[in-house]
Amino acid sequence: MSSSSDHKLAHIALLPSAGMGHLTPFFRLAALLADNNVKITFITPSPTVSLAESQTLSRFFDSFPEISRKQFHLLPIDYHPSNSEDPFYYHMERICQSSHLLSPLISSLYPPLSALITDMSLASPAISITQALNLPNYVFFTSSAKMSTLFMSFHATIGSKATETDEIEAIKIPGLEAIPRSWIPPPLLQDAKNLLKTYILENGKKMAESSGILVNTFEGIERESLRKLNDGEVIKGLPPVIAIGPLAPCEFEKIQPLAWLDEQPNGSVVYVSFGSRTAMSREQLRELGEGLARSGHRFLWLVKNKKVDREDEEELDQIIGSGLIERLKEKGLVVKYWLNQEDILSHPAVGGFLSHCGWNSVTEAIRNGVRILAWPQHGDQKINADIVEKIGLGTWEKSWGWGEEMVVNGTDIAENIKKMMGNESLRLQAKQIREQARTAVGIDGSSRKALLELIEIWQN
Ligand SMILES: O=c1ccn([C@@H]2O[C@H](COP(=O)(O)OP(=O)(O)O[C@H]3O[C@H](CO)[C@@H](O)[C@H](O)[C@H]3O)[C@@H](O)[C@H]2O)c(=O)[nH]1
Repeated sequence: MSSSSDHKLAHIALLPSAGMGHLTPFFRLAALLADNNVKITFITPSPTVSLAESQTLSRFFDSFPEISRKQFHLLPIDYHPSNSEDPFYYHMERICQSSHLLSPLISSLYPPLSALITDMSLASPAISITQALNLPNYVFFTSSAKMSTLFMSFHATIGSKATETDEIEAIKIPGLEAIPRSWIPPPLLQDAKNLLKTYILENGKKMAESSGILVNTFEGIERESLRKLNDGEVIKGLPPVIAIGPLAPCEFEKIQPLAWLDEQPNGSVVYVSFGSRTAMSREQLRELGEGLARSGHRFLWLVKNKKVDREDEEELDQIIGSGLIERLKEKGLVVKYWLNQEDILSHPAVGGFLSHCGWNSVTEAIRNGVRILAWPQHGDQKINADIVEKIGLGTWEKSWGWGEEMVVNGTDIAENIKKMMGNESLRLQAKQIREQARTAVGIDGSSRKALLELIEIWQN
């Protein structure tokens, strides 16, 4: 039932896509908007790929009864992925193929929407639908602003050169320094179309027709990229690119405190995690275990053996080997289940983060002032690692390549962990960047002001 006061509020629907890396920032944005008196409808494509998504969705709606849930039932898909294709990209494709169902769904919402906010991976179908409905459409880009420049320029740069990609050494994006070939996800350099390539080509191009692009970043770390995007130096005629981050985690994300961390000295623990959907080979996991054991540091290691959590069934000693597991127990804790990363990064015992540089992990490390040893695995992660290195938040050993490209040996990993944990200037810089992040989202901060201005536009 609606009350007359509903009509004074902006009513925004949010449409996330697949995977925790995309869903989590949508939760956080929804919570922030609801906290600022915006009426929210959260559209949930179902089913989800991972258990983590469905479990977190339940907890999210339990915690925010004022946020309406609208289920978006996905159709079976007319596409057969190759074995190498990522189940999360495949699911995004399924959402796209069901997108004609969105039009009646959106039209049925009451009060009528002020705007729709869509994940970048759904920009192309969603913007076509909202254009037909004459409804403003904002894209929420869940990675860095720098990555958005590659995403949106791709169709006009290497994406347009079907057969010559072998000759490309670097992508020159107007206004930005060249992006080396080795930083570009390999599927984007293949001649044949694949899901990642198609998704960037189509969505990146269409984003220019949106009403605005929201990015979970802030001026302090990406001032130049944001300025150039907004000055038309990257692409002419883009809608406003608005930095609204770093978004804060919600209370409901907390799971349980980890007693083990309480027993460790301040700043002594290296936290090791590669996000929600990166599986390492068994061989690489064992080398990583060796590296942690040899580093001499305490550590908390979240192991993932399969991309999709539902399939991750093997026991730790089968994966890592019981001998190594015993050695690792001397200094660290190894777990193979979902822990809330924010609980870990905010714990005073944590002094460094060995991370794949998924953008949520980077922004969470920033919010908590934790330095990073970057080990990008796929996708946007080398672009993000470059930001981490440039702002002085962390180090990046570029010779390690992409995940699965090679097996990095334990001795190398140990050396790099020691370097990162011994680097005092990174530690201090991480604390400074944390303060800049707090300022950006605090009263009169750039991200906060930008969000409030947007809400005012929606209300009018
Ligand atoms: O045990 C875990 C594992 C993950 N997380 C959380 O899950 C999210 C993971 O996101 P992210 O760090 O961005 O990594 P991915 O899951 O790999 O995210 C995907 O989506 C990101 C945003 O678009 C991209 O930057 C990444 O490259 C892409 O792989 C973060 O909020 C973490 O805090 C936990 O809380 N506990």
